[in-house]
Amino acid sequence: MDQYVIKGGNPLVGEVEIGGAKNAALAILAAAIMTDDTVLIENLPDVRDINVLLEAMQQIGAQVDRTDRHTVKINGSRIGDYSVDYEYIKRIRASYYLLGALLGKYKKAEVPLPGGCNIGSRPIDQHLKGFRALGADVKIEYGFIVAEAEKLRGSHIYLDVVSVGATINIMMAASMAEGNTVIENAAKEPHVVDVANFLNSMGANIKGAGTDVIRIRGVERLHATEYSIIPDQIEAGTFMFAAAATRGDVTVKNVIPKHLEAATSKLLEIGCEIEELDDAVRVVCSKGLRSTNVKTLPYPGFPTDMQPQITAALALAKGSSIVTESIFENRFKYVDELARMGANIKVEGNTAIIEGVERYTGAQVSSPDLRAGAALVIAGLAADGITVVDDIHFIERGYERFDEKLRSLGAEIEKVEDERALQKFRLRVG
Ligand SMILES: CC(=O)N[C@H]1[C@@H](OP(=O)(O)OP(=O)(O)OC[C@H]2O[C@@H](n3ccc(=O)[nH]c3=O)[C@H](O)[C@@H]2O)O[C@H](CO)[C@@H](O)[C@@H]1O
Ligand SMILES: C=C(OP(=O)(O)O)C(=O)O
Repeated sequence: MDQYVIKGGNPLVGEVEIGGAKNAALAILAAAIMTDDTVLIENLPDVRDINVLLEAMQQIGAQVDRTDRHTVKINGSRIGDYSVDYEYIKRIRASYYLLGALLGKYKKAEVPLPGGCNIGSRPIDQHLKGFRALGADVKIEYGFIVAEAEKLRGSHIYLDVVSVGATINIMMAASMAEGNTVIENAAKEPHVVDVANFLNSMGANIKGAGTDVIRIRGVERLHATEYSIIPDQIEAGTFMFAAAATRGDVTVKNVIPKHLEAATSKLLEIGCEIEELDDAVRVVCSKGLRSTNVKTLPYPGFPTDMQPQITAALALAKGSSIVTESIFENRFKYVDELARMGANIKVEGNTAIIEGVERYTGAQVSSPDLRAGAALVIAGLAADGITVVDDIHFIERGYERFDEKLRSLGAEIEKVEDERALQKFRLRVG
């Protein structure tokens, strides 16, 4: 099993290029099969979740032509199967987007209940409520969600919780329904806007994405497009909090600074300096960090997908910080691993109470999920001594060439495959 081995203590310094947003890309890839024309998608991140979704799309008959690591051409004209294999679905959450896409185009979809990170109970009742409101008959049978309709008809849908997945899924299906749909209490995340822009570039008629009311006028068909995915705000935030934890000076390039405001506000509060450029943000954290409080919320609030990474930095801040996780109930599993590195964090329900410590010390730790794994890497980069992070397949779900990008910022980190490689690293770094 691959591991990351890290010799901590080097401040991260330099520039790092941020890739396309995984969570936008997953939905956009699924939506690409909604036309029979060929769609070209650029700035695709080369990460495991994307590759699994592309395989699932090929399994149902989509033609996928990866022209390079970050560009793909998709043609959905030969899709002959509306039932997606459990083999793919259990490995990723976003497989549920194939439901909205297939239902919109073919009025029929069978997709197993999705997997993804084990960060809470993750119901999909709001997705199904939306599909039913559009006129689909939706059943759960033998572990599959089966959705069918003679016709989809526009409807007025109020989401009981702000859900990124439900907003996007309903938006996709409604794009090819008859008549008008209104989604109220919609999610406003940048990737919701990106998916709406993508669908509109294929001829959909979606207005209001980025606000909490989205209006969709259904169209009969969608057509070819060429589209470039927005930068990944979570990957960018991860490098920014890594800069803070290591007292570094990092410029994240190819970002949309507006999407990073929750992160930059917190970095300013804890004593870092921020310089915002047109498509880059520089984070300088030369002094000791100060404590602060954080509560995760839907966009524009602080993202739950950045909660573990800021916690890893706050564990090194002077004083007490409180981090409240209000989206997923099981997203503090990494705290025990941070404790093994010397962090002083107590979890009570959905709150982590952090007493800052002077330093982490290296240890062997295990990633419980994607962002938690990234947080453990951040702690390892800041720690005295050597840290070994196990179960990095979770990290590889969402970070492209993570070790390589960190090395370009001066980190001593390597991906190792076996005990021999680990020993070699230890001997080399001393
Ligand atoms: C592939 C992808 O894009 N994943 C992201 C997406 O997940 P995902 O789309 O699964 O998350 P949601 O925004 O749907 O979940 C938000 C909250 O709503 C609840 N809920 C959601 C749907 C539903 O039908 N019923 C319900 O109760 C969830 O349990 C959670 O408490 O948004 C999350 C919140 O920003 C991110 O952490 C994930 O990285
Ligand atoms: C939780 C995440 O992904 P998923 O919803 O696919 O599990 C994430 O991207 O942090």
